[in-house]
Amino acid sequence: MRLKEENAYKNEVEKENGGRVRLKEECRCKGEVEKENERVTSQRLYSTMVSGAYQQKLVVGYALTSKKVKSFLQPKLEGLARNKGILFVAIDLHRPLSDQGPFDIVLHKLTGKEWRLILEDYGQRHPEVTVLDPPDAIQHVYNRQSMLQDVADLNLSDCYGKVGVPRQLVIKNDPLSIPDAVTRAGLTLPLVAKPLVVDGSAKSHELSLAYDQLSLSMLEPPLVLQEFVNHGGVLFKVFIVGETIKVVRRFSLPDVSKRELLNNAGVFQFPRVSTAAASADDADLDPGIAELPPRPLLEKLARELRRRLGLHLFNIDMIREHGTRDRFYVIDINYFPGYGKMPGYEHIFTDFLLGLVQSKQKRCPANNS
Ligand SMILES: Nc1ncnc2c1ncn2[C@@H]1O[C@H](COP(=O)(O)OP(=O)(O)OP(=O)(O)O)[C@@H](O)[C@H]1O
Ligand SMILES: O=P(O)(O)O[C@H]1[C@H](OP(=O)(O)O)[C@@H](OP(=O)(O)O)[C@@H](O)[C@@H](O)[C@@H]1OP(=O)(O)O
Ligand SMILES: [Mg+2]
Ligand SMILES: [Mg+2]
Repeated sequence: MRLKEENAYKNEVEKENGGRVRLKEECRCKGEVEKENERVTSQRLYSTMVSGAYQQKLVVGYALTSKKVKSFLQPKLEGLARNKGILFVAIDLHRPLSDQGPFDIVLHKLTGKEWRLILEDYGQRHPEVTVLDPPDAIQHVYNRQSMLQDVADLNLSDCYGKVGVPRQLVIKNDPLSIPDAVTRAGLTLPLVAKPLVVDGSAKSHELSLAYDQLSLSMLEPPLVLQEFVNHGGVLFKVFIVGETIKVVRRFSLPDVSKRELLNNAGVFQFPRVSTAAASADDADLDPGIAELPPRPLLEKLARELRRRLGLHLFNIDMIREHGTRDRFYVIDINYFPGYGKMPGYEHIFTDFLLGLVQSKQKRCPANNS
């Protein structure tokens, strides 16, 4: 923000805050109806002041970890947003959500039951605010079993390619039961072992590759055991922001040959791939491996998943089975992924936010005051 604008903004916020304190004090001695009127007037005043000065179109309250703020709220996003009349405001977790704002949109990625309950309650009290995304829909993709269920149900097999999920097995407790369970399920080695629940912790991203069945009893349930699919070491990260899809290539785990499988035993933890992996977009790769999945296939997949999952902000990690042209597997779905690494994300994201509010206004013109 330029200095002049910054000062003007500070003055307005101070005026507004002063007004609110006075309002609060006055409210103590007035009737309930009057109190409510004061509150609405104060909210209108806030919107008018901010919108008058900056042609503000919408206020986005955000509740994100500091890591996410750093990777997502980059100056290029905040700058462009400001020019388009979008203001990002940090939500204060120590104060009631309803006392903050008013917000048009609440953008969030925090874990924990307490936060979920706060958001659910807020969503019910403030149906006029768009909460991105609904807590129960997010919860569904925080479990590695349920996250892939919708892809399996979709059964996409005739749309310029086939999309499935690797065969997998959930182990809830007893590690000693794993070798037998794997035999009964008929899973083929090697297997990728993934913690069942993704909770934003580093531990929930500690994955291992198991070469033999017996060593599987060394693993720590609850987990998902997933067949490893050779894919030539390249992964497609399909970013979804509302109706927009953007695909990037990332380096991934290399193929495991039959010989390697025969000559190895044990369970090997591998480093977190998504944060370590470099972009493979500019690498000189075998086109059979690096060719992007067909656009109509991605469009159908994204459209269906958006609807079934009830999410606007997510990504799909997809691999192509090595040696095939059109056999794809979805191996991971992430809520609100690292958009900061998506080329042009600042344009995509700001357009998305504006579009959301416009479509809401079209649906409910009464709220346009
Ligand atoms: N079934 C599989 N077959 C082959 N490679 C796999 C499979 N599952 C995972 N991988 C490899 O392991 C990496 C990490 O797996 P996954 O994406 O499931 O973990 P994650 O911790 O959820 O990652 P993220 O940081 O993207 O959330 C993948 O990017 C891919 O390289
Ligand atoms: O750290 P980044 O911003 O890049 O985002 C990563 C994000 O971490 P954050 O949301 O805590 O920041 C991860 O979320 P959790 O599974 O741990 O919830 C997961 O979505 C990764 O796939 C993202 O990396 P990407 O694969 O998109 O590059
Ligand atoms: Mg992943
Ligand atoms: Mg993931």
